[in-house]
Amino acid sequence: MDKKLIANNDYEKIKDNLVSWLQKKVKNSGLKGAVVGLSGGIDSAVTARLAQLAFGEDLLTVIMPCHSSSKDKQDALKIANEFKMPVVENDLSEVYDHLLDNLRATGIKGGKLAEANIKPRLRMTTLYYYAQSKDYLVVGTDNWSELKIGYFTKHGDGGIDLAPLGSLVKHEVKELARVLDIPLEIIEKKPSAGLWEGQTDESEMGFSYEELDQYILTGEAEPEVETKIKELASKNSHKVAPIPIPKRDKIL
Ligand SMILES: Nc1ncnc2c1ncn2[C@@H]1O[C@H](COP(=O)(O)OP(=O)(O)OC[C@H]2O[C@@H]([n+]3cccc(C(=O)O)c3)[C@H](O)[C@@H]2O)[C@@H](O)[C@H]1O
Ligand SMILES: Nc1ncnc2c1ncn2[C@@H]1O[C@H](COP(=O)(O)OP(=O)(O)OP(=O)(O)O)[C@@H](O)[C@H]1O
Ligand SMILES: [Mg+2]
Repeated sequence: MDKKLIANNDYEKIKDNLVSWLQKKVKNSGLKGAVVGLSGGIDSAVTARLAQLAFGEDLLTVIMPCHSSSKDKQDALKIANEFKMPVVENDLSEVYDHLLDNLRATGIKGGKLAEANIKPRLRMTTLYYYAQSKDYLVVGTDNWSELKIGYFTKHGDGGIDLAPLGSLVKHEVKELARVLDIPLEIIEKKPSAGLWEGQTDESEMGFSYEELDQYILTGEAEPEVETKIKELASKNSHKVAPIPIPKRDKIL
């Protein structure tokens, strides 16, 4: 990717603008803070740090392992400790197993994704418990790259109230992380949804964030990459569209 595309941005200004945007949105909602799921990855580290700058103590970060790697939990704790963020932990592994047993007992067996997508949906449920209890909004971590191709679980990590990173591509989130003093180890970690062992975003998507970001910002990509991106964007466009409702005059 042409690095000038992202290097020319003023990330201090972006940081200040996103902090103000969060404050305005939460104020307009009549609520007072933010709850953020902390995974040990860069997107949630950046989102939580922005929310901390916006709301101070009125932030809750939540670590929710669900058969996740212990390294992810260590990384999430590292972020919470480094910035002294309020943090709670809910291990969802047992709840997940119990729900899955119940679902399988009906005789309808889920495919790999049907089962894996339960994890982000349990996290969403957990975050809304805290949000409603504390008068906070659920602040999501989805960035423009993920939103463009629908690389998130509908009503899971996509089930949120605000998406402050939604106008930044992954490489811009990385640059923003630097001005927020996120540890380098987290910035350089391979992006992963952590839904199964060894999963990485880029291997599942079939192209790199570099290629995706370049296409989003310039419209340029190798033909086969462009085809894959367009297919995913089209297939998943329902995830960012309003819920279809039949027109009243067509059904009466
Ligand atoms: N045309 C249409 N109009 C309305 N709704 C439609 C639809 N087509 C499917 N649907 C619905 O959408 C469902 C499929 O969408 P969804 O449930 O999201 O499932 P799906 O897109 O298949 O899976 C989620 C993807 O996001 C990835 N992910 C998840 C979580 C986090 C991250 C990360 O980066 O951290 C990545 C995950 O690895 C996987 O590749 C269908 O079961 C159906 O209910
Ligand atoms: N174990 C977890 N505990 C708490 N929240 C989680 C956990 N796993 C995922 N999440 C939530 O789901 C979001 C989506 O995951 P995603 O992998 O896209 O972001 P990330 O882990 O922050 O960054 P990266 O994409 O680089 O891995 C996370 O940002 C976080 O809010
Ligand atoms: Mg991750």
